[in-house]
Amino acid sequence: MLENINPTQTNAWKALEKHFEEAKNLEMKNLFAEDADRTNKFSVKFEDIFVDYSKNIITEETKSLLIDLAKECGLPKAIGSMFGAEKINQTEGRAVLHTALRNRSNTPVVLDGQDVMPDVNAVLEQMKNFTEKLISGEWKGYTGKAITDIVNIGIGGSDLGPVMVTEALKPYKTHINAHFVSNVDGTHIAETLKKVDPETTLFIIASKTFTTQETMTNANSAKSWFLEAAKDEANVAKHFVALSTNAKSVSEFGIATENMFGFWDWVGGRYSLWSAIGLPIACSIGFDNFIELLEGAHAMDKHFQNEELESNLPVILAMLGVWYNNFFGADSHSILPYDQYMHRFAAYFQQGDMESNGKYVDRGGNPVDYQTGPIIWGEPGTNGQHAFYQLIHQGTKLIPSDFIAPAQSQNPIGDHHAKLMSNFFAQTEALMMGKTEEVVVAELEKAGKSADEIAALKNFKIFEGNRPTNSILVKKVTPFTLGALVAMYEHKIFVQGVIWNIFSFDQWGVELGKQLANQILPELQNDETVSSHDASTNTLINMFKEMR
Ligand SMILES: O=P(O)(O)OC[C@H]1O[C@@H](O)[C@H](O)[C@@H](O)[C@@H]1O
Repeated sequence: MLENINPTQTNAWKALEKHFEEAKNLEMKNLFAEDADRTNKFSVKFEDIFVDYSKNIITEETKSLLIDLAKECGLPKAIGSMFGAEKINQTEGRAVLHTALRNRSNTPVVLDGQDVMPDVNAVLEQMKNFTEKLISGEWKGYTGKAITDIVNIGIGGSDLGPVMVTEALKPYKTHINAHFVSNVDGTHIAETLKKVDPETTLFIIASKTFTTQETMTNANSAKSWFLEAAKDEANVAKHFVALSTNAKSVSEFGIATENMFGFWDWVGGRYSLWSAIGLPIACSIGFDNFIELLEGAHAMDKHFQNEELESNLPVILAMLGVWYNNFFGADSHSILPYDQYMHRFAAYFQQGDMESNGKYVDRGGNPVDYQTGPIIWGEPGTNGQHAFYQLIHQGTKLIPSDFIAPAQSQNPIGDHHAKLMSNFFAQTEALMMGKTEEVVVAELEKAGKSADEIAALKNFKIFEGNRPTNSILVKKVTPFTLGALVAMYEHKIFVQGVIWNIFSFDQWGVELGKQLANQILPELQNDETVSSHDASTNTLINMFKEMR
């Protein structure tokens, strides 16, 4: 079990507070000037991933105190507890075993006296058979035609992972086209159905609980649309499969048990792309590539489990995050992939991180008196540069950022990649080095500006610099590397949850809105004036009724 340790009461935290009083004035460029070996000291190479974290406001002392904090907060034991199948998702009484889904060494993972690996392997085998039949065209639709399109209907963890990965690995795409419907807004399903043909489309209904309002609504609409063409209910079996832990509701929906791909309550929704929820990924990039994705994640799992904390990637990234979040007061963290295919990566980790660590109650059940999970955001470079980087460079907020880029492009056209990468390198350099008054004035003089003009302009053109970044350079975004990257961020989130003394694997905070929506829905189904809510909500509902 995870211990209940208030991080702010540890010796390491107190030492960090003291250390921060000096460290907050450190200038990274001076640290580089003083130590030629800095990048060597503050970087890790793992497989085809190179993480340079030297552009952070840290010294060796900072790092060592952060590692002390991790130890004092019981991190090594917590890692053992997660991999050891202890029920560390305490508020739901569940183990946290997404690592078993990609346990390619197939060593037993024993939960409640039973090895879960035979079940994991059986579902993988089922996924393999299905994927191969679908891709080869052996699986036929109700008119005897092969399937060309899949539509995944799911939301949150049953959508974001598969979307992110199928986009990131598009260069590995088979001929199967993958579509994703998540939003209950009828537009999402309507626009998707315009693109597909009922004879050649397979719907994947993805829902861990099989009760989620959005997914069930979209699934029923898809079924009605399909039956308008296919008529006979018996045809549903050829065009609908389910990914779920809830066999009963799946069969009530009309999907045959043999077309259900199961997983277990020890797989959290936002950690489920490695499970049956990954079926659309396997259909989209082929089963062998899906296995490569699992292999990459497994390699990172082993690194996380076995590597010393000092050179352990998820631990380092997590502790740097704690440093900025809790000592510098940074309230957000941006993820900036310089890879167009990774355009949903930040969105994916918005759920991964914010649903895991957006909590104010500690493991003892009491409100925390320190900051927990940051706001996660980001867009691909270079688009972000022309949009929000202004604030990262010259805003009043400190925004630690992860820059991610592949050395090899999947589309080496002309000098596109060199240009992209020149921006990747330039941005982190600019964020650290800034631009001094001296340089600004010299540039303005060179441009022929008068002394008055220079005085009026110069402050706007100065960059303070000293803005921290991590650079994550990968050889190429392959299934293996992407798997490792995703697992790296997953474990980073876990480490931070351990430090912040919160439960990272539940999500009670999403329930209240769902409950209220369920109360409001019937009120929208008649024309009566509503008065049961607060004045604002009543007015809005009544206005809606008038306007519709
Ligand atoms: O897969 P399900 O059961 O339909 O749930 C989808 C999502 O539902 C949301 O309510 C949860 O916050 C997410 O964690 C979850 O991924």
